Amino acid sequence: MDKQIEFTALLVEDSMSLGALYTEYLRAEGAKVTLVHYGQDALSELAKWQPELLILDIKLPDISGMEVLETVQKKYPDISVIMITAHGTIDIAVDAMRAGAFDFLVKPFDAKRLSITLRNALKQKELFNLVAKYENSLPKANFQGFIGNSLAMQAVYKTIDSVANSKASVFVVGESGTGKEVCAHAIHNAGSRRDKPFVALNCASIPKDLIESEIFGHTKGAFTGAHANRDGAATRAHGGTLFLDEICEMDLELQSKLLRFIQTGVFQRVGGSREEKVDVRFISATNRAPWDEVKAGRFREDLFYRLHVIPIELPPLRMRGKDILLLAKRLLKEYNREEGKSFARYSEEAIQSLLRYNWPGNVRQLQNVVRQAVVLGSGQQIELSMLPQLIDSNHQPSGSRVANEPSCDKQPLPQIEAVVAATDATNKSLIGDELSFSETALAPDGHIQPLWLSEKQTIEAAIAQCDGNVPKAAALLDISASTIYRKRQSWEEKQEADA
Ligand SMILES: Nc1ncnc2c1ncn2[C@@H]1O[C@H](COP(=O)(O)OP(=O)(O)OP(=O)(O)O)[C@@H](O)[C@H]1O
Repeated sequence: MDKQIEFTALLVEDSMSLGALYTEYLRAEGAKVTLVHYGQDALSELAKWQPELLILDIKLPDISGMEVLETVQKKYPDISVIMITAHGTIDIAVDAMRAGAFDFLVKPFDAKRLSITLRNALKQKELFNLVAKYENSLPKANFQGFIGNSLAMQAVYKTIDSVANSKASVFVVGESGTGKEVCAHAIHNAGSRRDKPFVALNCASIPKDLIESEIFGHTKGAFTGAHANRDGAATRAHGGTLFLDEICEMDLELQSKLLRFIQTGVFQRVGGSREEKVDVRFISATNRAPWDEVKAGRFREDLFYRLHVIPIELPPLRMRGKDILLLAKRLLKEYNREEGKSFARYSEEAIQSLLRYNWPGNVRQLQNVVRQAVVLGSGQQIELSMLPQLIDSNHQPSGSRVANEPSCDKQPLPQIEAVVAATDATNKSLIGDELSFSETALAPDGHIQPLWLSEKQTIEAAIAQCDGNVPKAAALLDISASTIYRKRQSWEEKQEADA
C-alpha cells in the first residue's frame, strides 16, 4: 500500500448515510474531514477555512453543487474539487470539469475508486505548488509596476510581498526618482486592501497652513475659504492605505497630531469637535536620512518609531546594473508608441554610455533622457549623439554617494542633475528661453561660473517662472520640492561660509 498522506477535506453530501460512508473512506486515506449537507453550509465553511480537497455532490437540497463550484473557482481557485454525480447527471459532471473541477465520481463508488481519484487530485495539486514555488524563486523582471530584475530589486519585491497583507507601517527611503511612490502603490496593490482607496499626500508640496486640513479635513467656516465641510486624506483612505510622501518635510506641530492619529486611528477635523475613527495603513517615504532628521530635531523620534516599523530602501539606479538597459528598452517602446516613432534599439556606444552614467535623478532622469532622444531624434537606432550631452560625455559613476545624503553640494551630481533638468525643461518649453545651457553656465561677464551657481540660477528661474510656486517649479524640473528646499538651505550655508 502507498504511503499515507495527511490532508484536509470538505465533503458536501446531502444523504446522511452516504455522507457517513464517504467520511470513513476519506479518513482511511488520511483526510481530516468536515461533512456538511447543504451548499450554503459549504460556502460558510469555506469562508472560514479552505480545505485541500472539496468533494461536492452536484444535487443538494438548497443551491446546486454547480453554484458552489462557481464560487470556489472565483474565490478559492487553489482548492481541488471532485464532483459526485448520479448516473443521470453525468453531463452536468462533465460541465463541472469544464468549469474547473478536477474530476468526478459516479455513485455508487467504493473506497478504492475514491482513493485513486483523490490521490490524483492531490498529486496534481502538489505539482502546481511546486511550479508556483519555482516561479516565485525566479528573478522577476516586472513586479507591481516596477521594472527591474537586479538582485537589489528582487530583495525589494520579496519584502513588498511579505508586508503587503500586514497592517504594519512601512517606511520607504531612497533617492529622488528611485520609485518610492511606485513602491507604496505596489504594497497597496499586492495586499488585501487593494480594493480599498490608496490616498497619497505629498507633505512637501502642500503649504504648511493647509496640510492639517488636507490630512484631517475641515468643517465649514473653520478658516477663511472653508466654504463647506471637506473630508481629508484620513477619511478618504478609510479601509485602505494612506501614503505620506516626503514625511520629513512635515511641520513639527503637525507631527504630534499625526502621532496621536497613528496610535489611535482617531482624529478631529480642523474646526471640528467630534472625534472620528478610521482604519488606515500607513506608508511613509522620504529621500532624506530619517534618523539624521531625528537627530537634528526636525523629525519626532516617537513618530519615527511609529512609522519606521518595516523599512524598505530603494537602491539608486546606478547600483542596479543591467536594470538600466531593461528600463531603457521598455521606455523606448513606450515613447515610440506615444510619439509615433520607430526606434528599435540603442547603438552599442549608447548602451555603454547609459551603463556608465551615474544617474543622479534615477529612473525619472532616465525617462527624461529616453523621451528626449525619441522626441528629437529619428531613425531606427538611438545613437550616442542623440543622448543629452552629459550622458554623451560619459561621467564616471561615483559609486560612493550614500542614499538619502542630506546635502549633495560636494558631489558633482547636482550639477549634472540641474543641467539635465534644464535641458529637459527647455525641451518641454516649460521655462521658455530663459534657461538655455549657455545662459545658465556662463556668468554675465562671459566667464564660466561654478556649476552650483548655474544650478541655483536654473532653479530660481524656474521658481520665478512659476510665480514663486516651489512645488510647481519642482514638478516642471522633475525633481522633488524637498530637493529644492534642501538645496536652498545648502546655498545659504555656502554663501554664509563664503561671506
Ligand atoms: N523600477 C521602476 N520601474 C519602472 N518605473 C519606475 C521604477 N522606479 C521608478 N519608476 C518611474 O520613475 C518615476 C519616478 O518614480 P517615483 O515618483 O515613484 O519616485 P520617487 O522616489 O517617489 O521620487 P521623489 O522622491 O522625487 O518623489 C515614475 O514615473 C515611476 O513610474
